Amino acid sequence: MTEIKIFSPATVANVSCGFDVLGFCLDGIGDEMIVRKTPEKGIKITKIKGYDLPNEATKNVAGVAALALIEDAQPDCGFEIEIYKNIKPGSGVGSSSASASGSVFAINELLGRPYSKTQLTYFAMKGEALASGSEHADNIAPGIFGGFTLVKSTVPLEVVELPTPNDLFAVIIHPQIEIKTSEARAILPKDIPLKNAITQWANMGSLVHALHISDYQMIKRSLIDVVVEPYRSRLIPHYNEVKLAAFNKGALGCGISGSGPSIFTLCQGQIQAEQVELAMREVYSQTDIAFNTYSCKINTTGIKILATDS
Ligand SMILES: Nc1ncnc2c1ncn2[C@@H]1O[C@H](COP(=O)(O)OP(=O)(O)OP(=O)(O)O)[C@@H](O)[C@H]1O
Ligand SMILES: N[C@@H](CCO)C(=O)O
Repeated sequence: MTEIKIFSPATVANVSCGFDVLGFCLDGIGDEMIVRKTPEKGIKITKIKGYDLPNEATKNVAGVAALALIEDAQPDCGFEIEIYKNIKPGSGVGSSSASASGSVFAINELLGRPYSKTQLTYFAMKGEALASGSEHADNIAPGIFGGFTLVKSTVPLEVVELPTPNDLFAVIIHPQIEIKTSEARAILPKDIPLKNAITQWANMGSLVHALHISDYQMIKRSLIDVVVEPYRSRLIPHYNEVKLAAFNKGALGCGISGSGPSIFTLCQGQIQAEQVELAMREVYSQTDIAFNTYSCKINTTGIKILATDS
């Protein structure tokens, strides 16, 4: 195989109580990438469609992740990458991590799959660090593994795959303002009160348990963030109104997707998701802020191969 086309999905990081460690994968929204082997060694980004992003390999997260992989693999060829972006950079649904994960996933396939999903997560993390200024894998792991993932540690890297209850749907609303992850991280306090830490890790533990036993009401009681949301929600106009509207329609939870500005909700069933989506839309419809929404099932398979040349 010398060429591969893949779909790299959008993801939701943090999931309220799991800052920097929890994430899940969205269905139907993501970037496409074509990666092909070249006789010249190294990484070249030959095309970027959709958004204006650097095409120098060392300045694009897809290139940085790919360089980390080939530095380790030392293949006797190089790779060129085409990126067809659908996920707006800085939207909060893992735009940068979709590119970083997609490039290493595709190169791994072209090399005959020498690396595990955890090793791919490690290389992709190097790319993500370029975008956000920190090596975290909570967007990358769900893109590569699919479903819900827990990054137990980054050094050494350990990813835990969590189960996805069947009837779980996500709704995303994206107000069209840009929040850079690096800036949204800079406003967070370095230390947190012990009582908040206790609340947060209790919710995190019960959310993980609830996912295992498909207990939707326990999911609802666990999707609470007392650590990050109080600071970041101020960056998102009408955040509290959107949240109230979602809860009024029965949403299981509503929080900031990654570092924002997108807001996610988790719902039980498609009908509830549709009602929640309408209610969230209603809030921004009454403002002059442009927005878009979508709802989907949780994607349990992650990055998908769309085509290969053999
Ligand atoms: N291939 C790429 N795709 C997206 N962003 C990229 C890429 N290469 C470099 N970047 C840079 O990364 C930054 C966007 O990353 P950022 O982490 O802020 O957004 P995000 O990935 O959408 O957010 P989040 O991680 O919260 O979901 C922008 O400055 C952008 O120029
Ligand atoms: N956990 C990260 C996700 C965005 O990259 C954050 O919230 O800053």
